[in-house]
Amino acid sequence: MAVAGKSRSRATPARALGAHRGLMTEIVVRQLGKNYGRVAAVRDLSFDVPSGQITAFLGPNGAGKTTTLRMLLGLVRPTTGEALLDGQRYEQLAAPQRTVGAVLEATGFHPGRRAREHLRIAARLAGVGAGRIDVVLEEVGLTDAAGRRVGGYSLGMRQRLGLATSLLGDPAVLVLDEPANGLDPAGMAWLRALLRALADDGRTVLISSHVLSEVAQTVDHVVVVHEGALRFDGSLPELAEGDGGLEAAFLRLTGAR
Ligand SMILES: Nc1ncnc2c1ncn2[C@@H]1O[C@H](COP(=O)(O)OP(=O)(O)OP(=O)(O)O)[C@@H](O)[C@H]1O
Repeated sequence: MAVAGKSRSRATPARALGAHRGLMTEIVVRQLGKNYGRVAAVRDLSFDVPSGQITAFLGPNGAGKTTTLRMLLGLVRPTTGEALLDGQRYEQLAAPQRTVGAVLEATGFHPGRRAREHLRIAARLAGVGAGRIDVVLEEVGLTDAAGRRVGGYSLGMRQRLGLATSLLGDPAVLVLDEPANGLDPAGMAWLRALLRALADDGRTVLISSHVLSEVAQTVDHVVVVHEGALRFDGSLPELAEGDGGLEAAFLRLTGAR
């Protein structure tokens, strides 16, 4: 698989998260399919997500992205095929929290709970030491807001708290559904630097989006789906080849004019 040249922004190093443990945990999706009644949400989907890179999982609304991520995380049973982490299905993993951290939606927080309290509960449930809480708060820039109730958080702050929660187990794989949602330009730049540092540490980073321009500056590898099926799997420069550049290519692949 071709790999795009990386723009290495190291403004926000992930060193505080601890060096990766030398794991080369990749995501492998093979002939994955999911039917909801007559709706084929995902159809015969196969692709790999390599470690040490940031991969964008792109497609318009309803393309099947969330369904695919939910199958990868053991939340939905595939109709056909499989999605593997480190060669195993999610439910087979011996230490799921240390293997994969995920943010599927940043809205599920108890509004009356303070961020630190939320992380304390999440750490206990995940079997992670409380020492990680300050590390991840620092990493996502929420240290000063950790004592505030989450109900008063902006969407961008909730995204950061979701990310902090996903990092508690210092996972080798990160799966983020629309992580740029709610972030202002400074927040986007911060997220880009954080994801780059995590990938440079050898982690596997998969982010979904329905807006190519949101992730074009961030990613190395691109997987495009439309109507549940694979439309492109390659590097960002490969996607940009042809008339009109990136945005035109994305629109062509996803059936828009
Ligand atoms: N639980 C469900 N029951 C029935 N249909 C579903 C269910 N979940 C998803 N679908 C359908 O499957 C298709 C794919 O949905 P999915 O949420 O995976 O798309 P998506 O690419 O994540 O979209 P978005 O960008 O809008 O989040 C859609 O047609 C959706 O209506």
